[in-house]
Amino acid sequence: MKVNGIPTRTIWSVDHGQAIGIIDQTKLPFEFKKETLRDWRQVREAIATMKVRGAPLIGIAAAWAMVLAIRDNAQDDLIHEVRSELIATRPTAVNLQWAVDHLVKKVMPLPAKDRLPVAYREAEEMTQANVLANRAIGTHGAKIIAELYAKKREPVNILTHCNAGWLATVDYGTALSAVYIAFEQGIPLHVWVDETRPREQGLLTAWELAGVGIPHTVIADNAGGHLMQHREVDAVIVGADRITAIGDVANKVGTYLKALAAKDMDVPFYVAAPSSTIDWTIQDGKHGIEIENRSGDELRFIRGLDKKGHLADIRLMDAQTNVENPAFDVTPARLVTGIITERGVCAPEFLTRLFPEGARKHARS
Ligand SMILES: CSC[C@@H](O)[C@@H](O)C(=O)COP(=O)(O)O
Repeated sequence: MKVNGIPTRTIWSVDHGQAIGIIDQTKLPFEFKKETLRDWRQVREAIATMKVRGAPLIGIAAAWAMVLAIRDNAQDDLIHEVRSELIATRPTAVNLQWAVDHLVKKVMPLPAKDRLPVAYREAEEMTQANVLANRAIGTHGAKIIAELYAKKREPVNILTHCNAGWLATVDYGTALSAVYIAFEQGIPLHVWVDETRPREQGLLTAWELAGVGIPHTVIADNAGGHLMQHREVDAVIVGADRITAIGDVANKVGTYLKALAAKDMDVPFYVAAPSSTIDWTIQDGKHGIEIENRSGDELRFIRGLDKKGHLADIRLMDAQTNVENPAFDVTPARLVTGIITERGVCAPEFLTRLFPEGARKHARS
């Protein structure tokens, strides 16, 4: 994708895999700053501190971290150690584990001296494949938006939570890919953007949508139910960090509440994600998916601009106040209308039909 002629890429290889380039998303939407990471530990840090974020993007970033680690030391024990350290950074998004394991599986059978070029090639391929998958997700999702428009003949109101746009992937995004492609096709639409406390990923969504001129409105996280009751939402489309074999969905905390309200009001609730987000080894999301608990400081402070226009963390409560900060929640499959993947859209119970190879993995697990 391009915005004002500039490619919307979130990650790129520098000097043929000697380093990787990223956008520091902790500074957005206020400052657009690129950064070059030259060592796998810097990439691990960028994932942990959410300079790069979004399930598909952290998977690809972790794959590039493996390339940098193998460049420095391609021995078995080092590869296993780096693998574990990377996976531990963000435990809910399965794309991270998927990407690292895919790469490790390809290089381990080779002698250490031959591992680097293969690791590099695999990371490149996964990066390109993510772009193609997201574009395909967008094409399938745009059909849903087109159908809503055909019924309504007025701008379609989509509600989204968190940021599942190009910033959360290599390009295009997942939920927002559908919005971008529908908009490209000339379908009139408007997006309700959940603010997404505590890290305000909704502001990234608003920034992305503003970049291409898509009408949107930021709302407090608690406003969605009210808007649905008053028929102001035609569909909810969100991304996912992990989907189980039966279609339970882990996504940014607050997603479950939106799904409950959507069910009550008969608003279709869609989840857009590439197949690398499906964890075929798990059925029950509520018990099987580890939910990342992040630092309480994410609640105690809020980031914004101070009166002088400098980026600052403003304290909202003192250090003694008890806080709990689960970063994700699980929406049960029964609340999900459809899952939009690169292969098409299906009801959660038909995921295994859309991905027979996943069904085989599920049977073996
Ligand atoms: C295409 S991104 C889908 C999800 O990863 C997204 O909705 C989300 O929950 C991101 O969480 P984050 O904590 O910002 O990495």
